[in-house]
Amino acid sequence: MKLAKSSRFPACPGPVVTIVLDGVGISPREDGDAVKAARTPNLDRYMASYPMTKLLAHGTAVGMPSDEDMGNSEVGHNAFGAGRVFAQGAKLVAESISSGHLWQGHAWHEVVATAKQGGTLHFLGLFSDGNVHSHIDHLKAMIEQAKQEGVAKVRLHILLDGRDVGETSALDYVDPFEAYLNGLRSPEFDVAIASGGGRMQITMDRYEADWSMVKRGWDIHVLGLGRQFASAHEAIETFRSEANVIDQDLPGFVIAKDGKPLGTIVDGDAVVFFNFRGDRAIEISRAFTEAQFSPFERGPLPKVTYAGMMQYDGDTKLPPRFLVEPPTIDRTLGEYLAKNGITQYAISETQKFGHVTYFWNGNRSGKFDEALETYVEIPSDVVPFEQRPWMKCAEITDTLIAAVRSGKYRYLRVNYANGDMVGHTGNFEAAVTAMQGLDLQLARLIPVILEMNGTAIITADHGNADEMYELDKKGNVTRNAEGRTKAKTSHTLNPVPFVLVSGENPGFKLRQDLPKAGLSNVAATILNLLGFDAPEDYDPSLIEAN
Ligand SMILES: O=C(O)[C@H](O)COP(=O)(O)O
Ligand SMILES: [Mn+2]
Ligand SMILES: [Mn+2]
Repeated sequence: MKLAKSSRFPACPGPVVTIVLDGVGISPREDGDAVKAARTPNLDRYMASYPMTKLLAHGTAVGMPSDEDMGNSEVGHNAFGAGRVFAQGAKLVAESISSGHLWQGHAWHEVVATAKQGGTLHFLGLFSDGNVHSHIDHLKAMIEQAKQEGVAKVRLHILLDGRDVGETSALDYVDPFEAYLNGLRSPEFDVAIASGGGRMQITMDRYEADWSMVKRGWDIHVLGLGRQFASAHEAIETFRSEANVIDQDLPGFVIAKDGKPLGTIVDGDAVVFFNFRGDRAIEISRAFTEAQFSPFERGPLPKVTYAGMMQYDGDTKLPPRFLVEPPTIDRTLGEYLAKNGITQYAISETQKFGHVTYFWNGNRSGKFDEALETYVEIPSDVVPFEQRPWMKCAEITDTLIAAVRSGKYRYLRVNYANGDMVGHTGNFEAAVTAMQGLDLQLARLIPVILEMNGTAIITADHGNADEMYELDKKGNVTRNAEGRTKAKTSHTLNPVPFVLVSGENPGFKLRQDLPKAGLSNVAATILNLLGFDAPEDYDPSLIEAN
């Protein structure tokens, strides 16, 4: 994995720093764009006075099945880190189902065999067609296959979305799904929703930001401990009438009949966690599979056959049993740099820490070289982010500035969570504040990078804060009965900025002949800035020598 010194690009004399503004895209429209509405004089100045282009950050450009699919942090950071586009989980699972490959694997056989020995087959995961963590069609295909293979009892534990899809769309999924289950049910096939709750309340925590979410999920799904309802529909309507929260924040619920939960998880059962994306799947998978486990009190661990849709962590091999092979993201930028003696530094706050480490390195939680790599996590607040839209951007910047000044690192990367995490709340004013807080940090950080003779790349992994209003099919802003705009909480399909901030006469310019450039073109660019030629099969660099 030796990198060749470039004959065209001299190594940047100072550090090269990639700044990922998570969820900050470039929208073609004005209304609902918190990025444009925010007063960001610094970002505006960098965009206007340094070489800038736009990068594709969604759809096939990042390995998603189609160009209707928005980008997300996983595919975006995978593309940054790998310098190439790999078919991603969403696509691999869909292909594995349509080819029938999934049903031929060991994992599926073991799951079905367990259920046919008298256990219940449980499916747990994010219940929408967002295609970021999961897709409801994958769930349906598995239920139908289980029925066909003679499984007698299936229970569903549904995590309501409202984050990758419309903020109050839960019933648009639940109601037709109940009708679908009615069509499948027979004397030989007993299938029902057993539990659920909003994805930001239960089960889907990430990067150990808040284990109490996973504990709440465990109690609901496994132990059947929680407020009881006759149906998911009733639970959703009741919670909505009691509190003004969007789907992702709905509390957990247990479906029960005569006071008895319909589907607790017990010895001899099989459990499939049907999300393909790993960040929010790791903690619950650990809870189901680790014999020694300290994050919360599980009670006696039920002996179940547990399978993930994919293997979520290539380093820890979690979970050991999985239905679809994850993409083999190899020879990443981080690995090349480590093998060529280049020092690296990665920093973010908890909510995005794994994005610049685990996702960046091709879904591996470890380092390539302990001695050459420093990873820093600034603990995130555990509050609704519309209440603290500045999040930890100032603290991250304090620490990063010290790292840049130390001169110890040749290559640094940072993710600022604000545009994305606040964008997901659907709160327009908070997203504007988030962007303004971020802008202040750029004004602190960039001058230090330039002072150290370094180069900064300002970019993003996908859009989010750039579209805060839900649009109808014709592209018009949707309004509720009182005439208020409806919030859009999900990512966007918009491109993202790529700004190259360096000192005078850097010796290179942006190429003009890459109209379809995307996030995967950034890695080769970074290697060139560090004075190396990129590996042959990396997507082309965005710069050329003067
Ligand atoms: O997990 C989430 O918060 C959303 O589904 C996607 O957001 P991210 O891809 O930016 O993490
Ligand atoms: Mn992101
Ligand atoms: Mn996001």
